[in-house]
Order: sequence, then structure tokens, then C-alpha cells
Amino acid sequence: MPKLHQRKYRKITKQILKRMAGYQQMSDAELQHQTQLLQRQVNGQRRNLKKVLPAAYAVVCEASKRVLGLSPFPVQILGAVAMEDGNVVEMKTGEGKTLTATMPMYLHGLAGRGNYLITANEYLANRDSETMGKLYRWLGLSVSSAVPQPGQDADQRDLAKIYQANIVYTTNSTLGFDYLFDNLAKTKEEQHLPSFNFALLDEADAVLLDAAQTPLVISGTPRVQSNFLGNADQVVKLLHQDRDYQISDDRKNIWFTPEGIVRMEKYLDVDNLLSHEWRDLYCHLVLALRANYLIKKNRDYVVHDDEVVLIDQHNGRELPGMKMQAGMHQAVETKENVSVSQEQRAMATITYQNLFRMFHQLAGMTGTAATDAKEFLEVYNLTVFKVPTNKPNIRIDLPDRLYITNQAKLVDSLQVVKQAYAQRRPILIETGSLELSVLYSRLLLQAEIPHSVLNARSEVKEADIIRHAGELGAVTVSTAMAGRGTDIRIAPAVEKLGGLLVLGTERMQNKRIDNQLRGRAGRQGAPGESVFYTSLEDKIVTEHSTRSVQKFARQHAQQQQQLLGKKSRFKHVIDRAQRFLANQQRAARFETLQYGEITRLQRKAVYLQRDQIMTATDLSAIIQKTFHFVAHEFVYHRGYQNHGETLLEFIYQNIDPSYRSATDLQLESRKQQESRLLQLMNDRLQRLHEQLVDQQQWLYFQRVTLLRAIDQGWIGQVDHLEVLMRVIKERSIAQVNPIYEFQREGQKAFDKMKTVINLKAVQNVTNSEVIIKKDGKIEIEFP
Ligand SMILES: Nc1ncnc2c1ncn2[C@@H]1O[C@H](COP(=O)(O)OP(=O)(O)OP(=O)(O)O)[C@@H](O)[C@H]1O
Repeated sequence: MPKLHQRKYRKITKQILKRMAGYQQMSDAELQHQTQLLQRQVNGQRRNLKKVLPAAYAVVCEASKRVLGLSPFPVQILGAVAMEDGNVVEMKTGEGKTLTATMPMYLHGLAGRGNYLITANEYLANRDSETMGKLYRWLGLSVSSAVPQPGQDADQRDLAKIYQANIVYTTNSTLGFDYLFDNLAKTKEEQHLPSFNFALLDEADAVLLDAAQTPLVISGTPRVQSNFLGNADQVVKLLHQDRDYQISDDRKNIWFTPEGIVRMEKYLDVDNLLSHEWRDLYCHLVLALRANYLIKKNRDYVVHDDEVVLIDQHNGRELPGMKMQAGMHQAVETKENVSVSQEQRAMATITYQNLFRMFHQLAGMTGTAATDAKEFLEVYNLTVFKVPTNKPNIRIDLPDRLYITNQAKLVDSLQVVKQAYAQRRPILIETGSLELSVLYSRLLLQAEIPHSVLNARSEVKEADIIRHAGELGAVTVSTAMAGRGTDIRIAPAVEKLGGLLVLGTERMQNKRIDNQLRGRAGRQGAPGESVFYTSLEDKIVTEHSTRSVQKFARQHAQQQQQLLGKKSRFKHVIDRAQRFLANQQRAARFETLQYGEITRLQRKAVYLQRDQIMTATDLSAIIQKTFHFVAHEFVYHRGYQNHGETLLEFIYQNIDPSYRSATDLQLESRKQQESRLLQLMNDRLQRLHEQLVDQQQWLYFQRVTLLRAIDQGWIGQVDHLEVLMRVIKERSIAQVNPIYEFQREGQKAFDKMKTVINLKAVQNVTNSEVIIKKDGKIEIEFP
């Protein structure tokens, strides 16, 4: 659908402002009654929403004044109008996105359920569903937060109630996991998610871009432990870089050289390590290689009490309980010689791209989107619309200070802190990692400057500290991601000192995060200042710039002065490194998208079948089809060709363990064998049917046994695809088209899965034991 023009948005905004005058005259009760009137006009049809938009937005604006004491600015209304037209709306930090969001959320809430506001973290989902919830509730719509309340576990949530609401505040991972769990349910009653109508994504770029590289994975039953772990680790430790393996410049990829392969074949005494026979061993060698040479202790993980604990790359926090997927965690445990934990099988996965593309309508808001406009359009069909600030931005963004070494940079930046502190001007020091924030805090202690450090373990505490960061004399040290979404207000006395000063101790992974940090100062037209202190030893430079830059840094490590001057060859070194990294990340997302597409199609087919079984009122046709498939498959493919399995064995294993036969089944013709199998299956089915005379019970039994078969097959397939993807990606250096290979192999596995599911269904349907309990409920013991 072609998007409306900017002028049009302004025109609609004017209409809304005009309508507000009418609503101003109404009593509270009359205003509240508007919701019902609007709902009647919408009549549950999303296509009617556009028509009522001006009225609905005007109602929200007037109600907001009365309930929250906030009257939305015209630029906020403009932003809300653009959101409804499939845009990622760029509104600078502090412009009031939380309030802006209430307009489209209310509008969609008028049509019913299935409308989500995706916030950046759980704290914000709870906070905003509370504060903005007052407004929706006042107007007669229901609202909930899907994330656990503080102190609550995820499985203690009342999902039925949460997803009953018109408007749900949540996070991307909560939504994703709930969706995946919903599709592991046994009955319709256990499914809670309404259809995906509308999602408004706060910090859309963080959700759709930064988080989109890694798919969500639900892990379940343990995978059989491999005994290759130890061997692989030992062998890989004997290898030499460049001779036996190579590492890419960005240190993200690593691969064996042909010489390395030959060497390992010798050590392990195997022929042709790359052949199908040694696939599992090779997989473990690849894992061990990454574990030993790419994944670093004290950067990616720490070792505590015989346990490998991962570290969050963004804020340096420990992530207890989190595990790397697909055997990687076990490889690192083996490297560190700690006890190897059980590896969990992947049970369900989805990429964020696919999760959000399932929505009928998407919109986003963020402080910084323009940099990635093209990708938003290509992947999500979202355009970027920039909303002007309510008041002109008068924050001063100073040019970077660039040094050769970290030390020189930190020493100089400390002078700025001292100066601000002497003036009692609040200063917010933003670091790229927890490590650095601890270091900086130590420097401040030495200089006897009292300060707060945001390394609190909870989002609530962070919000509390950051809220005070704009007060007279406040010195706050924070990691880049901490305290997001919390407003920093400044007093008039601080305005006179030039407002809040934001000092970045390094430039971050990308420009967007840099800008978010600057945006903590100078909100809503207030004065403020920002400056970054950078060096050639910063992470972004060491990891993502050319070798010549790194060489220069090493050679001049003694120099303390700043690298000034417009002509300096290093003037753009950080911008370039950021761009380089951004390109790489974009490529990685594109790759995730392509692999994810193949999984998506399979998932869609399986979930569709689950749905059909869950809603069907008669399952006999499906069961008969399954019986025929299995009988035919055995007689024409399995029994004769593959396994030489006898018919008797097959019956014992899959249909009836107590089967006694007087005849020699081998002598029967294929046709006879097939009909004998069918007859046996139906006999067993009949036996169960006689036990379950109640129609509801009978239907329930068939449904549960069939669903279980699907899940058994599909979960195996999900796990298989995960492993397959890893193997293919690792091999991809030498391959022409890994995606094509994934597709081909994935399809083959999918076909195999269908056979597995059919067979499991026969086993479950013919071989389960049923106990009818006093209350009429039935318990099924599966074979
Ligand atoms: N129309 C308004 N009138 C008065 N105050 C407002 C209005 N809209 C928002 N605010 C206030 O502005 C502050 C910033 O709002 P909010 O936190 O939603 O900004 P934001 O755009 O989400 O910023 P960030 O990007 O940092 O999350 C809040 O204190 C909010 O109450």
C-alpha cells in the first residue's frame, strides 16, 4: 500500500487538534462513553480503524490531559498519525514516545485483542502498562503487562488474563517465547495468544536490528552427550594459527586449512575427516576450534565454581543460567576443564524477523532510525518518518577527542569530570562495558569525587539512579545500555550551568547508540552538552579497523597527546570502524533471515496441521490416512528394502506388543501384509474406542495422541535444523551456496520427519494405555 505523504499527516493532525476542542466541552462520563461509540463504528473490523482515527486520537489526547495531566504536543500527534501508516517514527529522545504510543494503541484496542507494545525491557513494560494503563482503563479498554512482575517467575503469570486484554505491553523475547510455547499446547484452552494484529515497537531499531541476529530458542529435553568433546578439544589445542587454521580479520570466523585437516586426520587416525562418516566428530572439532581460539575467557565468559558463566556483550553483566546453543557451551566447558553440563535440545525456534512479519500491521518508534531506513523497508515494509522536535534542540555536541592510548584518554577525561564537579554541574559518564565503568569509578574514588555507579543488577534500581543523574553536583557512571527509557530531568539551577554534560568514554558499536547517549542531555529543548573521549585502543577500533591503524597504535603507544587536527589520517577512524561493523551486522541479519525463511515455511506447515487437529471435531479421517501411509510405507519401502525388518517385528514394536500369530507372516504377499497391518491397527483402535465411549473423551484421546506425534517429530526436526545450520555455516567458506544446501538438506529431513510423525502417531494411537479418572478426565500413558 502506498504510504501517505507528509503533508497528509499534517492535515490529519490538524483535524485531530480541531476535534479536541469539541471533546473539551464534554463531561468525563461523556468522554469515556466515546470508546463505546467508536467501538460500534469499528465493529471489530480492523479496516474501519482508519476512518475513526481522528476521533479516536482526539479522545486520547483529551483523556490524557484529564487522567495523566499531559496534553500531547502537536508533534506527538503527528508522530502517532505516521505510526498508523506503517512507519518507524523517529522522535528524538525525551520527546515523549511513551505518551505518543497511547494513540495508536488505543485505536487498535478498539478493534479487539492482539495489540502489542513492544518495549525495550521488562521494567519498562511493567512501568508503562501501569502509568499509561490508567489512561486506557479510564477510557474503558483493558491493558496488561505480559512480562513477569518483579519477584514473579514467568510460569506464574496468568496468561489467559494477560492476553485477554485489548492492549498488551511486553518485550520482544517474552512475546516470542509465549508464541512458541503456545504452539506446544495440547488443547485450544491452553493456547492464549490472540492473533497478531498490531505491534508497535519502541526502540524499533534495537528490536528489529540489534536483536535480530540471533533467533529465539526454547530448549527442552537433553541431547545425548557426545564422547567426542574431549578428543576434539585435545586435538585442536595442538594446532597452530595460520598453518592449521585461520581467523578472519574481524575475529568472528575461524576455519581449518587443508593442512590442518590432514594433521587432524593423522592425530585422530581417521580417513577423510570431511566424509559423512565423521560428520559428528568434525562438528565437534569445529566447536572446539571456536571455543579455544575465538571465545575468550573474561570477555565472553567467566569461570565460577566449576561453571562457565556467560557475559552480556553490551553491559558486561553476568548471565547466570544462559547457555550457548548447539554444543558450543559444552565445548567451552571442555576447554576450561570444568564439568560438562547437559546439552539441551532445541525444541522450538523463531527469528525476530519472522515473529514480527506475522503481524497484520507493524509500526515503530525510536530516537534514531534514519541510518537503517533501507533495511526497515526491505525486510518489514516500514518507512522511516522523522518528526521534528517540540522545541528546538540546543544541546551542544562537541567533536570527539581522540588519543592514541586508553590511558591518556582517561586521564584527560578525568579533568573534565573534576571541572564539572567543581561547578556542581551534573555529569553522566557513559562507558562501553561494565569493566570500564568499574575502572572509571576507581579513578573517581582516587580523585575523591563522590558518584553513583549504575551496575545495579536490576532495571528498577538503574532507573532510580538515572532519574537523579541531572541533579546539582551529581556524578554518575553508567554502561551504555543501563537505565534506558528513564527520563533525566534537570532543575533551573542546572540549566544555568549549561545543563547535563554527557561524557562518553568511548564511541559505541554504532552511531545509533552514540546518539542515544548524547540524547540523555538536552531533552525537551533544555540546554546540555555531549562529548566522546576516544582512543585507538577502544574496542570498536581494535576490532574493526585496519591493521595499519593498529600498527600505528602499537608503535606510538608512548605518546600521550591528543591526535588533533583536521588533516589527521585518523579523523574518521571510528566512523569507518562503525560503518564496517554495521555492514557486517547487516549481512549477518540477512543471513539469519534467509536461513530463518526455510525454517519458517516448515514451522508454518507444522503449526497449521496442529491447529487443524486442535480444532477438528472428527479425527477419524486423519487417523485412517496415517494408518494407510504407515502400512504402505512399511510394506513397500521399509520392511523389504531398508531394514529387512520382519512384519512380526514391526507389529511388536509399533502396534501390538502382545501380538501372537499362528501364520507365517513372511509368506504373505505385500498386498496381504498391508491389509493385515491395517486390520491390526484398526482392531487396536477399536479396543480403545470401546473404552472411551464418551464422544468428547474419544476426541480428546485422538487429538492428544496425534499432537504428541507431531511434536515428537517436529522437535526432533527443529533440533536437527539447528545442528544442520551450524555445520553448513561452518563449511560455508568453501561452498558456493550454503543457503541452497540448507534448503535441500532441510527439505530432505522434513520429509523424513513426516514419516517419523506418522509412525509415532500409529504407535500413540494403537499402543497407549488409557485410565479414566473419577472426574471423567482421562490420563494417557504413551508407549
Ligand atoms: N505532552 C507532554 N507534555 C508534558 N510532558 C510530556 C509530554 N509528553 C511527554 N512528556 C514527558 O517527557 C518526558 C520524556 O518522555 P519519554 O520518556 O516518553 O520520552 P522518550 O521519547 O521515550 O525518551 P527516550 O528515548 O529517552 O526513552 C517524560 O517525563 C514525560 O512525562
